[in-house]
Amino acid sequence: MSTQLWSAPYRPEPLDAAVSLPGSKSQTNRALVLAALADGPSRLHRPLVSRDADLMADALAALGAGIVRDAEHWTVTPAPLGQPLGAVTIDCGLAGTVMRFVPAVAALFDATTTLDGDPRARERPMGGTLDALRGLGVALDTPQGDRLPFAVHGTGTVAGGPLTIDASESSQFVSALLLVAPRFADGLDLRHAGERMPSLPHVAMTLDELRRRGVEVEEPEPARWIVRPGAVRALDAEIEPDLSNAGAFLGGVLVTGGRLRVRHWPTRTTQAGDRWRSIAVSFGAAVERDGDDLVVTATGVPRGVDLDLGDVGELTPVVAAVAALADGPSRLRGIGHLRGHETDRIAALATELRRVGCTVDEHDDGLTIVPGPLRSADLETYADHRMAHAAAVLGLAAKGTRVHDVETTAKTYPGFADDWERFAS
Ligand SMILES: O=C(O)C1=C[C@@H](OP(=O)(O)O)[C@@H](O)[C@H](O)C1
Ligand SMILES: C=C(OP(=O)(O)O)C(=O)O
Repeated sequence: MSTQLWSAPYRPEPLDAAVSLPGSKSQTNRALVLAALADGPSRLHRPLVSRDADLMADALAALGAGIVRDAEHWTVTPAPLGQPLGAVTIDCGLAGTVMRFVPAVAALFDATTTLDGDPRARERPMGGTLDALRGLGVALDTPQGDRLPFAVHGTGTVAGGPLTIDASESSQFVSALLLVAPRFADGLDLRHAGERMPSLPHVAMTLDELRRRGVEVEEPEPARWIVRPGAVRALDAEIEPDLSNAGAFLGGVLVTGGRLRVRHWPTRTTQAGDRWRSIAVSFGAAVERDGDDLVVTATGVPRGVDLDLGDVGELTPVVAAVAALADGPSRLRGIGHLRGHETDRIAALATELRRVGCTVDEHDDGLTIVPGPLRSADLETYADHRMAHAAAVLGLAAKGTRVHDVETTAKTYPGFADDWERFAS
């Protein structure tokens, strides 16, 4: 980890900027998993090239998938499920998609797959995935309890059938099972029973990606999904720009004022980041489409907001940074599960926003943020790409802000700091 401090650009005048974003992490990593389980070779056009996508590609390659990368495309040849693999080792880094999706994939292989990750990855919740695999009859070694590291003893087949899990801590427990379920002998009839179900758009993305590849999926009632067994059709898939990462730039223009054009904003998408269109309006901005692009115009004085972000928790750090610069208090709700993200984002945001002068109350389900007289600070990022985005937004308004380990943004956006400097200049 770099200990260098990055001087975040300060921008007291309104912006007039245009940005093009790298590909969606959530779509790239779903497309990789489905391509590895498909009935023929698939191509991904403009995939995200980042740490999380590399980790997913490497994990699937370790299980026998062929992945050939050139600048614009990745070609994926499926992994032969029947072939005995022996011992396989997977590095999950800090990627939730890898640590939750790959154990479910590994269960389909005749292999002992050992998974581990970064120090913080060993603290992230894994119980939903591990309980599900136990419920499906898959043997596990879990020396640390329901945390990484652990081993999955796959036999090459999973029967599937009815299963109930608790996905309160992460929607990725549900997505993992749905993605692999077409390759279970009997498919899957999955129910979630628990206090809350976060990040439903991410589950909608999983269903959409399955259907695009010919898999039959039904949602007969809320929190129940039925996946029929069958082939996953190979697909040449265009990866959309990452709208959650676009949020950093949208947050930026909300606090500087002026105009931002985000190029190639999809007209129909399941990405959680699409919620930015309404979040920007809640903060007082005007949002319109111009052909392929989204154009946001803002005054530079965001309004305080009261938002339930339970469906779109990953947007919280930047939303909180904008709220820190608003004209009044904000309440962010429905995001208790963020304590299990790259860091405990509720605690991390409270600490960092207090450093810049806010009064912050932590709640079980979120935060109250009361802006105060703004001061610059050296901001911590906790190995969390989105805490670095939040710090960059604060830096636009607080001259002299410096950010620890801005390179942590490589999780989903290598080159973020350079693009941000161009954006803010
Ligand atoms: O499936 C996915 O691609 C994701 C699901 C969400 O996870 P949680 O439900 O754990 O918040 C989201 O926050 C994460 O960034 C990506
Ligand atoms: C929660 C996030 O990531 P992960 O996929 O590692 O869970 C995120 O990107 O905000």
